[in-house]
Amino acid sequence: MAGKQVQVRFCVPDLQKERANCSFNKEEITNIFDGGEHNTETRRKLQNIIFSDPNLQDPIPPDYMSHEQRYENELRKAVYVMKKFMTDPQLQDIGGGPEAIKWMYNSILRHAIHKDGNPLMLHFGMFLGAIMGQMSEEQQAEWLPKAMSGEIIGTYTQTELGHGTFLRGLETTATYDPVTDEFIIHSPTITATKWWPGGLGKTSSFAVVMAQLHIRGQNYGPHPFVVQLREHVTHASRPGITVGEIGPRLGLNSNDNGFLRFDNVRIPRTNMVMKHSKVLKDGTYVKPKSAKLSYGVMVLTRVGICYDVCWQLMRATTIATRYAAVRHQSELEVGEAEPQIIEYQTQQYKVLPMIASVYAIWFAADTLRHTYMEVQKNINKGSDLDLLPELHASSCALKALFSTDVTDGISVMRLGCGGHGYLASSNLPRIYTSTTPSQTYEGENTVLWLQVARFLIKSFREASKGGRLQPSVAYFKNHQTQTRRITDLSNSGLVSGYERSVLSMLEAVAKQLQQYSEEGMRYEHAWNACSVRLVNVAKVHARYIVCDQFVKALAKYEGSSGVRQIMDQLCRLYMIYSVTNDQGILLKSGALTPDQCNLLEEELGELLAALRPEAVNLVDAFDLHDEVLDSTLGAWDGDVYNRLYNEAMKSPLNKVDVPDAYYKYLQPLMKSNL
Ligand SMILES: CCCCCCCCCCCCCCCCCCCCCC(=O)SCCNC(=O)CCNC(=O)[C@H](O)C(C)(C)COP(=O)(O)OP(=O)(O)OC[C@H]1O[C@@H](n2cnc3c(N)ncnc32)[C@H](O)[C@@H]1OP(=O)(O)O
Ligand SMILES: Cc1cc2nc3c(=O)[nH]c(=O)nc-3n(C[C@H](O)[C@H](O)[C@H](O)COP(=O)(O)OP(=O)(O)OC[C@H]3O[C@@H](n4cnc5c(N)ncnc54)[C@H](O)[C@@H]3O)c2cc1C
Repeated sequence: MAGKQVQVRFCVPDLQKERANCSFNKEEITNIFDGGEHNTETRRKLQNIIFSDPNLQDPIPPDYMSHEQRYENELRKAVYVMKKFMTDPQLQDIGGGPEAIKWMYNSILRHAIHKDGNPLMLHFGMFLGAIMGQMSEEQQAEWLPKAMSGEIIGTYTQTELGHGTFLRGLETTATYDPVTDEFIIHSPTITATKWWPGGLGKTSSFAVVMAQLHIRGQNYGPHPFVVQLREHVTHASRPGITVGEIGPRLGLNSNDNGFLRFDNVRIPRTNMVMKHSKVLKDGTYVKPKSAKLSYGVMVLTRVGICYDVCWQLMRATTIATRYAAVRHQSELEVGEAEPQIIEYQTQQYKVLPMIASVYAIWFAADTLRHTYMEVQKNINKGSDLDLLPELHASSCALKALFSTDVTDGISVMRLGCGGHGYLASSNLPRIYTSTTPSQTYEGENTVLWLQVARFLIKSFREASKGGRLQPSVAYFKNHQTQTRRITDLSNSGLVSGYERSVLSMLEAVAKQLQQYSEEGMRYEHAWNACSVRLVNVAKVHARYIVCDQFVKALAKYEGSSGVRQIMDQLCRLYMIYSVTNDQGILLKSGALTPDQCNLLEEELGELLAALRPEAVNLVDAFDLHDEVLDSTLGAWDGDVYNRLYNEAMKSPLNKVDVPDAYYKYLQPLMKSNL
């Protein structure tokens, strides 16, 4: 036959049936999540290169490796990728070398190469982030080429044994010595020991170190400094530096998270990271436009985490949905063949809202990314920083919401796969353990919710005075004249229900704060006494943002009618799933009535049935390569049972019929009881 060759791929009959009738163009959805057709092409090209390279395969499944072997294996692959990408002529058309590496580590492919963390993750994420976002142009010219080429490897060291959340409480000091034009970096106490940074233990030769800046006895607060930790070539830790790894963790065990102590280590003054604040040779301190600009790397990483957890949810939903179409269990009707488990409404309720969540997260993350870029542009132009509070509050809200939703969602996907979901070979355990720390790192979630609440209360008071409001709280305007009850249950009606609930909750908590103050309680204590309520209102506001963004993204969508229709259904599902989960809140605020909640629950059941036939097509449209899924239950062909069996054969315990441990322990026991 002349013309284009169509590759026929094997898949089990259940999946063939699911894929036979698809009502929408899958490629169009793939392009949405890649950020356009061109990016889809680039990603596929990159994955063809990396997945066909035997050097990027693991010699044995990492679960059977020791702690040291895992670290060595991931470091080997990370360095191989750097070298390969620097020289491979196939990569020149995507910018070649460093650009291609950055591209890959800023995509879902990062999870395919590294199974349990990457010792260079902090180098590519926060170390480069600090250089590009926090250094002056001259400093960037010095440091960026070295970091990009791998001449130096760095990390971001902020957290200490004694303090992670409370940055103002950090104890590491950077004291300026005008005589030598140097800073002296010192860890005065055991609790000042830097603790946790990824890649710090054995990998990094440099670090951005957050330390309290002292000049002539005055403390100017935490600032970033670049410090060399290890010698060039020998990699031995430098004089005055004590550095090592902190030991096994719940997940990400190949990241060599480390500890670090300084004993009066001297660095040149110009190693202070000086885009925003500066120290001049005579010891003059030049203030930044906002004291919080030195927290910028954290804000960038919070935006990145929103995307990162979304990729993890794509992986987990793809695995659980395909498995649900292949797995048959129990009976719907007595005597009939066992149905695919996806026929059970409760199973649909596990997977379909999580597929819808992928879209919801994606659209909200995209808006957040644009806000980030806008603020960054303004900072670089030297214009005003009006949008900084908005960016801070939204990045805290979405990082906290998505890391929680996705961690919980992955857990539901595992439960949805029954016993097999508990197996390492399903990959669900590792997807879970590498996602759950996102609830803690880059700002512990409760702490971030309280930052959001602070912004909400401030904005609420501003609204009461008729003051200016930031975009995400523009709906606070006119709140005093609004009735609480919504009358229409359309998507925009439900968004409005969330708005009214936030306002009602804020009104109540603001009143309680006021009452405590009037009773003579200091504001900080009143705040603490209301903090459970404050966290709750912050969560509802975050859900409002995501619902609102989903509806707005669809209103702007200009693609085909098939994709439009399926996305409308997914959006509706997300809205009703969220509202019915939050119905206690919406009922209490008076936004909804019990009858309206019943109507929504009925519609939820109808939507699950309507979307059920497209479930597999929807996850296929994420276009995740089998290497990205790395799962016996989620592979494209659905050949679940053969894969499970073959993976079990790889257990080292199966190398021999009777293991040595039997002769050492069991045989003597069994013999003595014969
Ligand atoms: C476009 C790009 C996107 C790309 C997209 C492409 C996709 C790319 C995907 C690539 C993969 C992704 C990577 C995944 C892997 C990640 C690995 C990560 C490893 C983990 C690393 C770490 O884990 S690293 C350590 C993190 N450690 C924290 O996270 C400490 C939390 N702790 C605090 O962050 C502060 O301690 C805390 C609480 C604020 C109080 O700070 P504080 O006490 O100084 O401040 P106060 O509370 O007194 O607040 C005073 C006023 O400052 C305001 N404000 C406070 N912060 C502000 C701020 N940042 N910006 C503006 N304003 C701010 C506030 O709103 C108040 O404003 P106002 O007065 O007007 O109300
Ligand atoms: C896998 C992983 C990787 C990490 N990588 C890095 C890294 O590369 N670089 C780095 O610098 N750090 C890193 N960290 C550290 C991380 O950023 C901190 O653990 C995090 O910011 C939380 O701080 P903490 O551990 O001090 O927790 P704490 O602040 O001690 O939190 C403990 C409890 O106290 C509560 N709490 C604390 N303050 C308040 C408050 N004001 N109001 C109400 N409740 C409060 C919290 O909600 C929480 O329940 C990493 C951590 C992990 C787990």
